[in-house]
Amino acid sequence: MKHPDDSNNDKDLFARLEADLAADFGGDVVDLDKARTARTASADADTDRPDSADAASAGSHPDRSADLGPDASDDAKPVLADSPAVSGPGYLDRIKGSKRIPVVPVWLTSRAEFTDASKWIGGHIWHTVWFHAFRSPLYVGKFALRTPAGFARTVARVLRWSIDAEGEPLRQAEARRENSELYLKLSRQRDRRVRLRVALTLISGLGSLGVALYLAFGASPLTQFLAAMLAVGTFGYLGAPADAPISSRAVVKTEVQKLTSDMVVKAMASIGIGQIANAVAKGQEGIKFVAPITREGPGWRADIDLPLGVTVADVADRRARLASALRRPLGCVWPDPDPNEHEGRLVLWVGDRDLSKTGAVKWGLANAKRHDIFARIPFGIDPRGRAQYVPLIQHNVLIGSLPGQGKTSSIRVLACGAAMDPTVEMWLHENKGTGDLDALECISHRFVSGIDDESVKYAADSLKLLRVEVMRRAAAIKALPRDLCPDKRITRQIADKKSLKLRPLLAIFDECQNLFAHPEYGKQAGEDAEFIIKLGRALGVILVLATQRPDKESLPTGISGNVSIRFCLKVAGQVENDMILGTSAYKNGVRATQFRPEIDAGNGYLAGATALPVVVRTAYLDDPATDAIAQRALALRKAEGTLSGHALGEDAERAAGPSYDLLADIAAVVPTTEERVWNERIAARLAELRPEVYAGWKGETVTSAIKPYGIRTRDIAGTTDDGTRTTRRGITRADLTTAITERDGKKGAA
Ligand SMILES: Nc1ncnc2c1ncn2[C@@H]1O[C@H](COP(=O)(O)OP(=O)(O)OP(=O)(O)O)[C@@H](O)[C@H]1O
Repeated sequence: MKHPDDSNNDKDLFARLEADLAADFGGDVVDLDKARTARTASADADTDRPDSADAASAGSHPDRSADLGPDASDDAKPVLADSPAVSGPGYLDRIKGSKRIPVVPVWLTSRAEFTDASKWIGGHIWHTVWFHAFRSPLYVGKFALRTPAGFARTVARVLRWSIDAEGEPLRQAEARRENSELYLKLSRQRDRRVRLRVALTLISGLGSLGVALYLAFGASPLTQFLAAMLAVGTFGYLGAPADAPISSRAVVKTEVQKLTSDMVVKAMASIGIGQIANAVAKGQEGIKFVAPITREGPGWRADIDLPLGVTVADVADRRARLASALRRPLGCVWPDPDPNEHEGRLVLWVGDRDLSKTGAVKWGLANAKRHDIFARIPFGIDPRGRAQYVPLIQHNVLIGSLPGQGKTSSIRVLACGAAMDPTVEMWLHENKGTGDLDALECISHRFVSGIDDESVKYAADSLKLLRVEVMRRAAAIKALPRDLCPDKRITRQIADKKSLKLRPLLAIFDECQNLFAHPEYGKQAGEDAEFIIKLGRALGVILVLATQRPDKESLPTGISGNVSIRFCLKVAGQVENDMILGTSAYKNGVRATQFRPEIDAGNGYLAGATALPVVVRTAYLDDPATDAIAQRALALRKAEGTLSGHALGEDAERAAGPSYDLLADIAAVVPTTEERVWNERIAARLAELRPEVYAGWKGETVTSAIKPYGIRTRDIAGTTDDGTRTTRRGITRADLTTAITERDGKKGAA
């Protein structure tokens, strides 16, 4: 049966077909009337068939049109995808989706890689020269000791040559064979040679003796010295035993075998993936190399298509077996996904050296005089030795791992990077109590180190203050003229205007599990942190959180779900992995569980800073290095007059927060007689009271600002300025009074 709308659908369909046919046949004119007649006839005929209705509707449904072949006008049945009539994406679509290989090799275009390689070569040459120069007295001694032997060998060789000793075995052989003719020929040749050679030897011997006597008794001391050196050098060299060269090796090269496709196929077949093993057993390859194995950085790169149904995660799961099969240390073997391709595309990178054996990575800013936080902070290197960076502006960072795997070290790197920009306000909280960030206390606006309740409360208070600060900034940014702040976010230009008080603010909470899991302050701290993470990014407030217990209690999901940059060092399992790196990270093969305890301290997956999650070995700053950087940062801040708060020894509570008391200000604008008041009215009155602080506040701003103090916002009936009765969000004066009393009581108790 035909649907009433079918006539319209038919028109659409024919319009589409008209376009398709025109495209397919180079714009040849088709008689549409004939086509319509044909289709009507066929549709009528189809009514007898049980599936005709479905077929017709499929043909008329706009979404199905893609399944129709060019001749679908005759019969609107779905066409199978493998029908020759369905050709798939056209040439243009395919080349649009293809990846272009860079014309100039990456190492030539990457200044960093080129500089790095040049540094290595320069360092290698310098080391070799210095190594041998240092040992030169030893080499002279060895030469001198070997000189007599060298002299004796030389004399023996000359004597053997002059008596034609090398022809003796041949003459003997001919004598034994009694070949007298040839023997006589050889003997005559020997006599001629010996006569000439003995004469030459005598002449040159006498000459040499004369030269030696002259050098010994007639030459200047310099000539004697040079001649002696030449003689010692030559005879010492000739006197060296074959197995004991004069010099030792300045560098021991780690010869690593070239990675061949054969090795990769064999290795992949032995890691317990059935499809590959079976294919290889049948003499096939099992995997497909989509590009030749190439040298990339200090290692080899193989781009591989895994068998159907096998994912990169399956290989990542078996990384240790793969390393064993390739006969390489675990830290050399890195199976990674290629997110620009399908789930079965594996990028296998096999390094020449184990990442954990790289030693302490030197920090890119170790000798810098200053840094701009709007540029990325050097963070470490990837297994291929390329520098990796973390952008802080517009971001928040979450770091997690088991204890002792390098969280604090990575935090130090970020803190020091930010410290090198004197405009950054540093709020540092280290709730482990080991003083890992103490070196930076001298430049901090707020600072705490401790695991006791008071220290945790200090950190919780910081989050409360930050929440208010975020709201202040939001209003301040909103009020800025559009030409100064077109994107409604902080820029270098805005941050540099001291009067705006919008400089970048870095707040670090190390061991934040002790804060978020705290029975008294944890819940509110979690809510505040979530609020800051969601809103603070564009406003120059950067939150960096590190935890050794990534679970729901210690790390609210609102936080883990909203951070933009994640760094995960060794963790125990999938749950912790995904808490830090984001949902499905483990499933996608991004697994920080693969790192080894202690050995891989400092190695982790960095996600969000680059298009793909990447393994990074962080730079390492020990205490003296951190101290030196902190002192440089202090000098910069002193010079620019940007030290504030704790660093100036100001009262922490006052220094930390805004210089106004929000609750007192609300109490001032809401008279005691006014039992209920709308938040929008409070906002307007606050703006009048202190325009420099509250300008731009709205009812919602007030709602968020009072929430940390436990004041409930409720629906309140009232009358608008134009006399209309309505209900809006507001508070009661009683709630305000209670909040003030509670707060002041706590302050008194402390
Ligand atoms: N990037 C690195 N390079 C080399 N070694 C490192 C690196 N990072 C950490 N380590 C080593 O790991 C040790 C522990 O590091 P760190 O104190 O940062 O770990 P943590 O995860 O903060 O520990 P905890 O959870 O106990 O606070 C360091 O003392 C150092 O020896």
